[in-house]
Amino acid sequence: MSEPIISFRDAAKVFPGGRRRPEVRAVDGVTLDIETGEIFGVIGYSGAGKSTLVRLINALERTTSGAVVVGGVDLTGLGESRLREVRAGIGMIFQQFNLLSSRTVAGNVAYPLEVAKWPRGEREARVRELLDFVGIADKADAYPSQLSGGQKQRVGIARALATNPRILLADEATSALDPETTREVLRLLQRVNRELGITVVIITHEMDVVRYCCDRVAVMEHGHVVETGGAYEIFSNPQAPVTRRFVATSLRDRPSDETLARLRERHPGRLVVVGIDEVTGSTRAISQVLRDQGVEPSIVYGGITEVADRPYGSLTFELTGPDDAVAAAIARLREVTGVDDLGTAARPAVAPAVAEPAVVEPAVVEPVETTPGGSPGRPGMPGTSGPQRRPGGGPFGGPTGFVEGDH
Ligand SMILES: Nc1ncnc2c1ncn2[C@@H]1O[C@H](COP(=O)(O)OP(=O)(O)OP(=O)(O)O)[C@@H](O)[C@H]1O
Repeated sequence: MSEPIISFRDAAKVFPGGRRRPEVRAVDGVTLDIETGEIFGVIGYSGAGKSTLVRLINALERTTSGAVVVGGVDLTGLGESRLREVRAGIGMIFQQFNLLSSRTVAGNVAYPLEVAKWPRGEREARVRELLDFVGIADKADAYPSQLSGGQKQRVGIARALATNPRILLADEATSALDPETTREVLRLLQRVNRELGITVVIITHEMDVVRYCCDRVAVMEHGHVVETGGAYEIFSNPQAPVTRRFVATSLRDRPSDETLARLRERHPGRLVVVGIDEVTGSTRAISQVLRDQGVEPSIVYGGITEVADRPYGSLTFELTGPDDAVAAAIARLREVTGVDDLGTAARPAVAPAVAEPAVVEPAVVEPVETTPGGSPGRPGMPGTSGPQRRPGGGPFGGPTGFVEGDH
C-alpha cells in the first residue's frame, strides 16, 4: 500500500490551563492513517476533539507532542514558509461557510488565486471552471447574502478547490443545512473525491453523513480515537459504546419499547429481530429458511438502508408455528445472522438494558418518538435506543425499505 497522505503519530494537543481553567487534552495520543484518495470521516460528540484534530492537519494548531505527517512531510517544527507550501495543498470548508460578504461569488472564489498571484486571465478561466463544477455558474455576480445555505457551501467548496489541493478538509460542512441540501453537498464532495481524486476528510457529529459518503471513519471521544474502520464494518459491528450510540441514532430500524408494546398488541406470535446485510442475503432467503422449518413468517417492522452503498438494517418478524419449530427456526437463523428474540406477547423476552445516547442531537432532527431503553448492539445487530425513525422518513433520508404493519 502507498504511504498514507495524512499520518498522526501519537499526536497530542494540550491547551494549557490558566488560574481558573484546567488544561485541556483536546487531542490525546492519536495514531491514525488516512489513505490517499479516500473519504475519511471523523465523528464524535461536541468537545471530542474533532476540530482540533483536523486543524493539526493544516497546522492551524501545532502538536504539543507526537507528530503529524502530511504528504510525507513531518509538520513538527516546520517553519512558516514550508508550512505555507503544505497548506497550499489543503483546502478547507466550514459550517458557517466563511465567505467574504463584500465580494461576489466569483470574487470569493478568485480570492485564493489572487493571494497565489495567478495572472488575471487564468484566474477568470479557473473561476468559471470551478463555478461550473459546483453548479452555480449563474450566481457568479451574486453576493453571499443573496444565496441559500447550500449555494454558499458550493462557493466555499469552489474556493477551497481553487488552487488544486490534494486534500479537502470539511469541518461540519453540512451541519447548518437541511437534509436535502446536506445530501446535495455530500454528493458534491463525492464528486470532488471521485472526479478530482482529492482526499476528503469530513468532521461530523451525524452518523448519517458517515453512512452516506465515507469510506472509513474514526470515532473520537475525550481526545482519543476509540474506534477506526470501514464505514460498513463500523455500522455492522460497532465496538465502543459511543460508536453504538452513533449507529443507533442513524439506523433506527428496530422497534422502540413503545412500538414493541403496540406490536405485541397486534401480533401475539414470537417476535424476532433479524439482521439484514450483504451476507444474510435477501428477505426472501430468510423467509425460505423459516418456512423450511415449518414456521410462517410475517414482517411487522424494520428498515433496510444503505451503508457505504451496501444493504444494511434489520427486520422484525412475527413467527407463527409450533413452539419447537419456532425454536429450531431461530437457531437456524442464528447460524447466518444476528437474531434478537423478543419473545411473545404472553411471554415477552426481557430486553437487556442499553446505555442511552448522550444528549447530543444531530443538527437535523424531525419530531421523534424516543426510546427509553432497548437492547445493546452486538455483532451483526446494532443496538437500538434514542430517536425512533417514523415509517418512510427520517432526519436525513429514511431507510430504503421501512415497514411497520400487519403483513
Ligand atoms: N483554543 C483553545 N483553547 C482552549 N481549549 C480549547 C481550544 N480549542 C478547543 N479547546 C477545547 O478542546 C476540546 C476539544 O475541542 P474541539 O473543538 O476540537 O472539539 P469538537 O469535537 O470539534 O467539538 P465541536 O463539535 O463542539 O466543535 C474542548 O474541550 C474545547 O473546549
